[in-house]
Amino acid sequence: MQVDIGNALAEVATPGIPREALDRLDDRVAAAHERIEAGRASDEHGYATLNQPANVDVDAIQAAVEPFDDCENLVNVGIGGSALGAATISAALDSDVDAYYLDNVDPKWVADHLETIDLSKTALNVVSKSGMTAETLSNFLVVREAMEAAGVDWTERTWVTTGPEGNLRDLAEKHDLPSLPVPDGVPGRFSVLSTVGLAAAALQGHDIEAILDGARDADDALAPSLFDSPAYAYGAVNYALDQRGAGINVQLPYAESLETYAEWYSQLWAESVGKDGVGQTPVRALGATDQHSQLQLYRAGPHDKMVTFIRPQEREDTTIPETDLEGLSYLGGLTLGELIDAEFEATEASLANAGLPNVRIEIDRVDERAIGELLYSMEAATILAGELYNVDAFVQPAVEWGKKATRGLLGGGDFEEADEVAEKTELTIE
Ligand SMILES: O=P(O)(O)OC[C@H]1O[C@H](O)[C@H](O)[C@@H](O)[C@@H]1O
Repeated sequence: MQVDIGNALAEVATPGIPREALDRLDDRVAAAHERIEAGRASDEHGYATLNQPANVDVDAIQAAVEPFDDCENLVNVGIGGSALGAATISAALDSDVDAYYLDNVDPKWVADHLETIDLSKTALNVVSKSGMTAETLSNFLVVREAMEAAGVDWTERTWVTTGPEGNLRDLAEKHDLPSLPVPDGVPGRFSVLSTVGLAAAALQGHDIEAILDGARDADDALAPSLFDSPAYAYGAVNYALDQRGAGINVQLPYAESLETYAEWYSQLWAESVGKDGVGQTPVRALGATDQHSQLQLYRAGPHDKMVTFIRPQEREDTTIPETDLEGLSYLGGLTLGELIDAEFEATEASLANAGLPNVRIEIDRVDERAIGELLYSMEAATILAGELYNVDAFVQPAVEWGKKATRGLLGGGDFEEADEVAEKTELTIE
């Protein structure tokens, strides 16, 4: 993986980072790296994430999914960190097993899925680190009922991935379901390279050793200087640009198969560094589609953004047929890959020309190894950024208010601020 930060420098961009500022920041990167390595050495909460590629029990994962090797579909019931990492891998890599990620509790959407999926040929993975998340447990109960209604023995088609305690663990024990543990010290949004993200990948027939090899390559590339480490360069540049006014970071992958990656990154970054009044806002976009939608704002709107371009260097390609239509002859004989690459480079140049900072991330191709490398690198970038922002990257206390409010509204627990929720609903315009 390569990270090119040239277009984020002050000579090109406004806001941009002066070269001397980058040099000064590098001292902080070195100190942060030392702190991260110390955390890793003692498997400290959060820092243990970066030890996952060395610690994953691949045999246990393979054994857990082996009973489902006849399945045609995977239904993953989980939300946030218990969905987005696995969904990113599923979206990136082709498989004969179709994967469905039931994270949301939109009733029509869930019902539509259950109508179309053949539940008798489905493996159901129920994933929750806490084992307590309302959306996940509710969706599980709905899927279970649908399986029963279809005459499917759900206990034969289900495994759970969860922590040592909680409703889901109790359920697994009560019904003697196969289960995988969520590793200690790894927050949900950092858990893609563990049982949480890799079991789904194994079920879909992906080479999880290759994913971990890519992650190990990224681990080997961590170094005490941002100039020697692509992952740290990315985390440090995001932080430095945010400090200079680029409070928004647009993720712009030029590959449909990486669209879900932008969702995964957004949770990873937002929940990790968004606290104590700081944090850069991730925005999800897609190239080339959003060139015809949001690009106007990026180029000509307020200079409060940076753009992260992401692309594979190699991809399967399709030739654009020749045509005798005048005006279209320049396309004939080209490939769609050449076209999207030209769009990528033109858009990158267009933003740089307008003084907007942008960073280019290139992976070799969308395969297991490159995905492992990318995901691990972004975890390391985020952990580094947490150090630079001086926040605890491994907690998400702000999420709790809404969770408690939901439970309070449903009568599922005390919620002192209940009146505040009611007040907020009083202004209704019809
Ligand atoms: O895995 P679970 O415990 O079900 O949690 C799922 C998600 O719930 C919360 O909203 C947290 O903010 C997320 O970080 C987490 O990934």
